[in-house]
Amino acid sequence: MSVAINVENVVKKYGDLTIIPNLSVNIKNGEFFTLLGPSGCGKTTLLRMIVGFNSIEEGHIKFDDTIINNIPAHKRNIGMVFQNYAIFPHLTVRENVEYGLKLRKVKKEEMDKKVDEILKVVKIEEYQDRLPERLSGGQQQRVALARAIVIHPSVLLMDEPLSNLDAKLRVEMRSAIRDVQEKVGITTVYVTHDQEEALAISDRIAVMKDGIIQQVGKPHTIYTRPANVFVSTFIGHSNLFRGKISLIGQEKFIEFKNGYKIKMDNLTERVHDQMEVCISIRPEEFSICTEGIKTKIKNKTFLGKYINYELNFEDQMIFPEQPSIEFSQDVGHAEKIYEVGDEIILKPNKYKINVFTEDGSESLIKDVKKYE
Ligand SMILES: Nc1ncnc2c1ncn2[C@@H]1O[C@H](COP(=O)(O)OP(=O)(O)OP(=O)(O)O)[C@@H](O)[C@H]1O
Repeated sequence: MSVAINVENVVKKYGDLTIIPNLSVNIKNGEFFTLLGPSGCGKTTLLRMIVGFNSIEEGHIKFDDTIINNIPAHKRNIGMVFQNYAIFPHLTVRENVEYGLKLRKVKKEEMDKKVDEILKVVKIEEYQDRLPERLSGGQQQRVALARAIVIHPSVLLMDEPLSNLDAKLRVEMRSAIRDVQEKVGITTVYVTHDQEEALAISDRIAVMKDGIIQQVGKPHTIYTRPANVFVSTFIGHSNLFRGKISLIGQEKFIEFKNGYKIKMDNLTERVHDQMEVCISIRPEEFSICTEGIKTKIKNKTFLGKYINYELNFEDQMIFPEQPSIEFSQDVGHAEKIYEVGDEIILKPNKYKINVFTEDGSESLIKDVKKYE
C-alpha cells in the first residue's frame, strides 16, 4: 500500500555542519513529488533520511501516521532507483526483477505473475532473457524501475535516475517513468537538478536551496508565480530589473529606472509609495512596441522555434550584476527578424510580471503562496 510522507521539522547535521536546518513537507499518497535544487542543496541528504541511510538529528518522518525514524532501512518497504542503475550484471532482466520477490520468499506462481505484469508495464518483456550488458542505458533503467516497483513498495524514491542518459532518451524515459508511476499509483519522491525535467514530470515540486525549501507548488505555479527571486531565476530564465512602486491615488504602478511605468492590479497591500523593488520578467513575456524599455541588440541566437536576443540595457538590472536583457521572439509569429545593432523597445505583458521585495526574498504579487 502506498503511503503519504510527512516530514516534520527535520534537522540533518554532519558533525558541526548543519545541512538541513529545519525542514517540513507533506507528500501526498500517490503523488509524484520532486525535490529540485542546485548541487549541494541537500536533496540527496533528505532522500537518504527518508530511506533510512541517514540519521535524523531532530524532528521526524512519518509514513501516514507512523513515525519511521527508528525503523531500519530494509524494513521501510521502499523501492529505489539510482542514477547508476545498480542492477546485477550476472543476472538476466527477468532474474533481476525477481530478485526482491525471492528475498521476500514469494511463491513461484505468484512471483511469475507479478514479474510478467511489471515487465509489461515498463515495456521490457521482449528483453527478459538478456543480460544487462546487452541493453541500452534506457532499457537498463527500465529494469531498475521494474525491480523497484515489483515488490509493491510503500514509496518509490528516485535519485537523478536519468542523468546518465543522453538528452533524447531522457525525454523519452521521463514520460515512461511518469506513465508507470501513474499506472502503479505509488507515492514517488524524485530528485533532480534539471528544472525542465522537474516541470515535465511532477505533480508538485519543492525547490530547495541550502537545505531550505524555497517554494512548494505545481509546476505551472512555480514557473509563473515564483515565491522569491531564487525560484524565479533557478527555474527558466528571468530578467531582473531595479524599480520602485509609485502610488497615484488608488492606483499602483511599478516604475523602471528609465521612468517607464506600468499599472499593476495584482500587487499586495504591503507595497508603499517609492518602495524599492525587484521586477522579474521572462524573455518570452516581452513584445516589441513603441513605448517601454529602450534597448539595443547585442547578440542573437537562433534556437529553431525561437530566436533568443541579448540586449544592452546598462545599469538597470540586478542579481548578480546583469548588464543585458534576454528576449525571445517566436519565429513563427515574427513580422521582422532583428539584427545585431538594431534598436528596439520592449513592452512586458503586465499580467506575467513578478515583483519582489528589493532583497528578492518575497513576492509582492497577491495570492502567491510559498506552499501549495
Ligand atoms: N557524509 C557526509 N559528510 C559530510 N558532508 C556531507 C555528507 N554527505 C553530504 N554532505 C554535504 O551535504 C551537502 C548536501 O549534499 P547532498 O548530496 O544532499 O546535495 P544534493 O542537493 O543532492 O547535491 P547533488 O545534486 O550534487 O547530488 C553538501 O554540501 C555535501 O557536501
